[in-house]
Amino acid sequence: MTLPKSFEDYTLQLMGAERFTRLCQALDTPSPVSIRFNPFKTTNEERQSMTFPGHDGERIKQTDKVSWCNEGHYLESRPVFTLDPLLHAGAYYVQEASSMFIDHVIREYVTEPVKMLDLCAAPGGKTTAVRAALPEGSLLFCNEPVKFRANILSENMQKFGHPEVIVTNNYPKDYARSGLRFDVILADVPCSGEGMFRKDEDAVRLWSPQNVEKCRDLQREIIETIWPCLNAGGILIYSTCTYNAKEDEENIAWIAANLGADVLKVPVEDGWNITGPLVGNNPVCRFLPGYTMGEGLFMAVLRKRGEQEEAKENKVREARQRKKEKGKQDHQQPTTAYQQWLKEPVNFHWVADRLVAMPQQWDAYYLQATKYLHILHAGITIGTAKGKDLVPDESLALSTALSTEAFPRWEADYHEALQYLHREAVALPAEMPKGYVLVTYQGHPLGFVKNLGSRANNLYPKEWKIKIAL
Ligand SMILES: C[S@@+](CC[C@H](N)C(=O)[O-])C[C@H]1O[C@@H](n2cnc3c(N)ncnc32)[C@H](O)[C@@H]1O
Repeated sequence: MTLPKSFEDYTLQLMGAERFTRLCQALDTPSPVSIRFNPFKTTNEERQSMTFPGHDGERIKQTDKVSWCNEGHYLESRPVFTLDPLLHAGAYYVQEASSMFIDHVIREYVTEPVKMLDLCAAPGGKTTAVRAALPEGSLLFCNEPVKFRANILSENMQKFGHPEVIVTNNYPKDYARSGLRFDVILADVPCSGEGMFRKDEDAVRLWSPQNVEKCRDLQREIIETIWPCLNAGGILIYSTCTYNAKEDEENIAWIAANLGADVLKVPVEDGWNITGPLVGNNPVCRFLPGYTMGEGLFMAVLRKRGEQEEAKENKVREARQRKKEKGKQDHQQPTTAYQQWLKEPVNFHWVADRLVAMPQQWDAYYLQATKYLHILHAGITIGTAKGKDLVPDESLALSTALSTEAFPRWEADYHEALQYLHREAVALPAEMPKGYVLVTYQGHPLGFVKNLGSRANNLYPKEWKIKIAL
């Protein structure tokens, strides 16, 4: 691979000849392909036996497990993922292996339920991994400021299906104004992308020393802006997919010194071949191709210093706010059968003509967020009002909170499932009851159709339609 000359000079100096040579050799080999199973939607047996559609009808098999993430697996080659209904059902997520390290970090440092923010979250690779690793009873906000990327994040989080998630389309300054406070913040900041050189030709083309400096400045601005949203004693997880120390070690040292934080060591196994700091002594983690099987990644964990009193005051303030919001809610409870569509008790809210269900314990946070943030998805979208009817939403079909008895089900075969995801008409058996029917593939919900008897209207979202011709 031809690399920019000034990148080579700087990186050789930073890493030393041995590491740099190994990195360059690895960049001339293909990227490993890996996926991470959704533990809320798959059983052990499914995970062990799952294969993936290849070209010409062959099936692609799993090879090794990703050492630092229980649900992560490498594949023998790249499948045609779009042609796998199980991907669209949220049974797994396609993610390069190094990024799955977030699973290990969360399990190591988050052992109690928390409120967490993933600030730079699209398309949702780390967010879905975080949601799988967080203790149950945690609430996860995930955010992306770029609109079209935020929509992809929202789609991926709905497919993942966990109800204790709020997806927003905001800048860090909007969060700073919101008064919302978090125990854990992940900042997977926009960066110069050197770690993606092998996967993304644009990353090489757009690279320049000036861009590295611009990224460094933006990263500091992002962290400084979001810092007040982190409780004292809370954890900031900082990551990039770049190698240079300006965006990595130097920024960690800057955050620790200027904002007041301690850098925490993440225990790792020797066999994982993770590289430590290349500058200074802070205990940071680097994934270098040639050493670890995946792309380039940098990750560090910091604990915010400061009086725990501040955290206590925040808790009291939040409890007060919750009480205030609760008083306002009672009139919003619906009286209808829609409640039976879900397994657990929730609070319902109309957002224009859409009915949103929020797990009860998070209702106050949701209401506070609605005042300051642009919410794209929260909890479970139950459906859209159409006259007296409520048309069930795709988010409900994909949610792990959906009650299994709520709708009649139609199990599609492989070809029918692809036709459904392509938004084509599907033919239901004559004995299928009229009304809304849940379409499943290998038992996994894909979405709804409305069965009119003579035909069935396909309710799969237009924007999510698979684009490959069948
Ligand atoms: C490295 S990517 C995130 C990848 C994601 N965490 C994942 O694992 O799938 C960084 C994201 O930050 C977003 N971003 C850009 N400017 C930002 C800003 N000022 N504040 C927060 N996020 C920003 C980018 O649009 C991009 O989606």
